[in-house]
Amino acid sequence: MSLIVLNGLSNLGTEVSKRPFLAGAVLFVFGFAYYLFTDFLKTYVRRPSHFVHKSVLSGLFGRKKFNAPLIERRPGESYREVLARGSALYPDRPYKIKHFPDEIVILPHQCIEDVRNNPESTLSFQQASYDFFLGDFTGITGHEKATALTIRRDVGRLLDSVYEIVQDKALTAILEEIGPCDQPTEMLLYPKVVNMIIKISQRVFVGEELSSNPEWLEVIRNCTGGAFRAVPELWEIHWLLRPFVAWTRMPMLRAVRRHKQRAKELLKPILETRLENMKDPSFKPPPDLLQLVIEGAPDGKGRDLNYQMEAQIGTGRAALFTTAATVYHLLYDLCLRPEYVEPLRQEALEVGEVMMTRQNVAKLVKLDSFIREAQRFNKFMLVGTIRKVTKPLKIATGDVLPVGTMTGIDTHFVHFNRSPLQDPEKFDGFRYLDLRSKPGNQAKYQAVTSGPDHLVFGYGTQACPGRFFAIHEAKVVIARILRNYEWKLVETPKETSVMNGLDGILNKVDPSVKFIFQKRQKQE
Ligand code: HEM
Repeated sequence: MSLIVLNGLSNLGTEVSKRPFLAGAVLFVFGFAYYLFTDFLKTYVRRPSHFVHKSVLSGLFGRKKFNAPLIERRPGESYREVLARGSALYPDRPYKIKHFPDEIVILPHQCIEDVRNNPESTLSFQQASYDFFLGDFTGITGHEKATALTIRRDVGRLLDSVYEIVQDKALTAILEEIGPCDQPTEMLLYPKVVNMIIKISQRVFVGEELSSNPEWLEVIRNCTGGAFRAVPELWEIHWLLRPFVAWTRMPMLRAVRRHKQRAKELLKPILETRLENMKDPSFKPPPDLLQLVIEGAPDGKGRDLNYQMEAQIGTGRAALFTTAATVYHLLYDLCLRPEYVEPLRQEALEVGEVMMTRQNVAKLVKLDSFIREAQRFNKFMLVGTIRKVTKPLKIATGDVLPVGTMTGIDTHFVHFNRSPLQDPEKFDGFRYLDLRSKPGNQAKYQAVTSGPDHLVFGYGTQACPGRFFAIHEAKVVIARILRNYEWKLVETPKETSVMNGLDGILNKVDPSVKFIFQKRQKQE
């Protein structure tokens, strides 16, 4: 057989050498095939090496599944209703819902300590979100373990050195985006809040020069937006066809690759200058994420351009729309509940025109309480604390979850049905202020405090490491807006939350809400 093939090839070789046109055609065909093949391969993002191996066989034949009741989605039913039905039927035992990537096991509340106590190596957030957000194609949370560790360990510390920077940048970003508004000014607020947050956070992540470059901001915005936009579309495609659809029908993913390339070009001189400056023993590195990654990544990887670029894009992705959507819903919530505006404004005015340090921001206790309560009502995902089982795991109900099981907790059920709060269904913006005023409670119930009854930032060892930064940023922005502007909605709101829309179990922001802003007549 091999002899026949060899013979055939050598005959073709002789033919080709006799006819130059044929030779050209063969070269073109092979070259084009090679181009297509390498272009196709670019569709795949490199899977982090420490992730559980994904086999084609398990795709074809399925893997061992956890045995629990399945709550089928009825025609026309939303996942909000599916979960309400499931959690009412099985409040104390696990049940399953059908949702990408396959099935999600909804754990009952008594398993929350399993979520808290199990580390990334047993019950992995990174691997769950990588699968859920199709990291193979979108790159979402496909970061190195080390990057998450660096952020977890150092971003809190970084905050202590960047108060002035956050304040200055917030001031200019708000003015640039919302504008002076001497007259009532109608605007679509969401893109403006995204721009504000991107300007502030990128100033802290990459420093003055790069964060002032509109092209860099565009790159960060598009890498985040493009990747997330692709997710619900790819969910609908059969897994065998998905690589081809991602390759041929997803211009936003192609754009993400282009933007990453551009990000590298823009980052290169900044990183090189920083590394060069660091050779001087008297050089004082500025407080930014770039420096944290240079110093914090193991084996000097933070000095590598590709590693830095991935770390910056990954962090930007985790930080951008989450914080922007939070600030946006807070401004919307204040329109829905105008009785909170004056007390919050008074508090911001009493703190005065001072540097927003940790101590001064800590004085905004009413705002902190309002933010925590508003976040309890505004969800990013109906199913929170998503995790993937990476070692067989016995949970509080006595069940054993097999490797590969995707788990999560029904956030609404936890925040409302199993809540220890009084009248949890009622929005009470200052309820945490009251709770904190009780002896021994001063440090509890803060917006950044996650707990078994408050899953806004997840829970346990894998809870959001950026929450201290996000809440600080949100408070600085909201306090400044309260001091300087009046605002209202153009139309009577139809929704109790501006994040009520759904893509599967993902909540969506409604960017189409129009606001009217006007400069506040200062009386103080
Ligand atoms: C209001 C804004 C934010 C919200 C609501 C939010 C929410 C979350 C949630 C729910 C998780 C999953 C935790 C779990 O399941 O236990 C998470 C993880 C994460 N967040 Fe945030 N986040 C916000 C802002 C930020 C910011 C500003 C940063 C970066 C400075 C950040 C960095 C991260 C990272 C790196 C992870 C992954 C942690 C890991 O892989 O172990 N987040 N976030």
